[in-house]
Amino acid sequence: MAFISLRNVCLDYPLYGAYDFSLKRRLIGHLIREKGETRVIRAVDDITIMAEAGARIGLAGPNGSGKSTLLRLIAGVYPPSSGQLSIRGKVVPLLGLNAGVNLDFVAEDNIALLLRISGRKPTRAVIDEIWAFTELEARMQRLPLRMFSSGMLMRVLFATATAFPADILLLDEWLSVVDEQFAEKAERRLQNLVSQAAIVIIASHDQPLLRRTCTSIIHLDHGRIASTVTVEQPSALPFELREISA
Ligand SMILES: Nc1ncnc2c1ncn2[C@@H]1O[C@H](COP(=O)(O)OP(=O)(O)OP(=O)(O)O)[C@@H](O)[C@H]1O
Repeated sequence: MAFISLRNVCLDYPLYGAYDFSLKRRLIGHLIREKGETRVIRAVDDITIMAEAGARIGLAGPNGSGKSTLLRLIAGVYPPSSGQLSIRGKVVPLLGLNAGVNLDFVAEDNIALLLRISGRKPTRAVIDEIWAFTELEARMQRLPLRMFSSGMLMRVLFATATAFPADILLLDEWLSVVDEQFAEKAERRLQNLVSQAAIVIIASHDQPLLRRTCTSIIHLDHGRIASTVTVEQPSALPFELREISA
């Protein structure tokens, strides 16, 4: 059974390049320890969240409040700086789609690579199914991704990321997917994935979208939970994931 447990989790980003690293400064720095010097940004601050199968959690909050970082923690992109994090279930993160991609590799090698990263076997049949979803010309499979337009690239990455069902689905904003015809198709595929997933977490600035799709909405502020709102009656309508961009 899928579950997510975060107990007092914090994540600090190191602040590279934000200081004066000159030789003089370093030598003096050894002699004079400056008090209160911060070398990190605490992006997630003492977060405790428990979620079981059936949970549909919305993450809301202003720019920089820690929504994306929290999703990346749950996806395992970053380890927590402190606190305990425990996840059970296959996580499919639809965050920045091009993580793990090498633009110099041909399209089908990238698909195989992404499948391996997510623990799937890249069989010919699986790659062909993914390629068919993109509706791109067959010859393009053997071209480096560097030669693809941004819309074409998005098709390949989206088709690959959504090829398998998830126990835990993480969505960071709705992906602005190219032309209308593909956007509709992508939305149907995503709705299918959402309805099959045991736990879904969506970070968004679109409050109506969160109220339509979530059982609870967590409001973040400066990396902390400012409030948690239980949504009374999640809509009986199918998920409508089209989102107004921030
Ligand atoms: N790679 C990074 N290195 C250093 N600091 C970062 C990094 N990524 C994010 N931050 C900082 O962490 C904090 C939280 O950022 P995060 O992207 O998680 O916020 P967000 O709520 O998703 O914002 P938005 O709504 O704008 O997408 C911000 O202060 C941001 O400047």
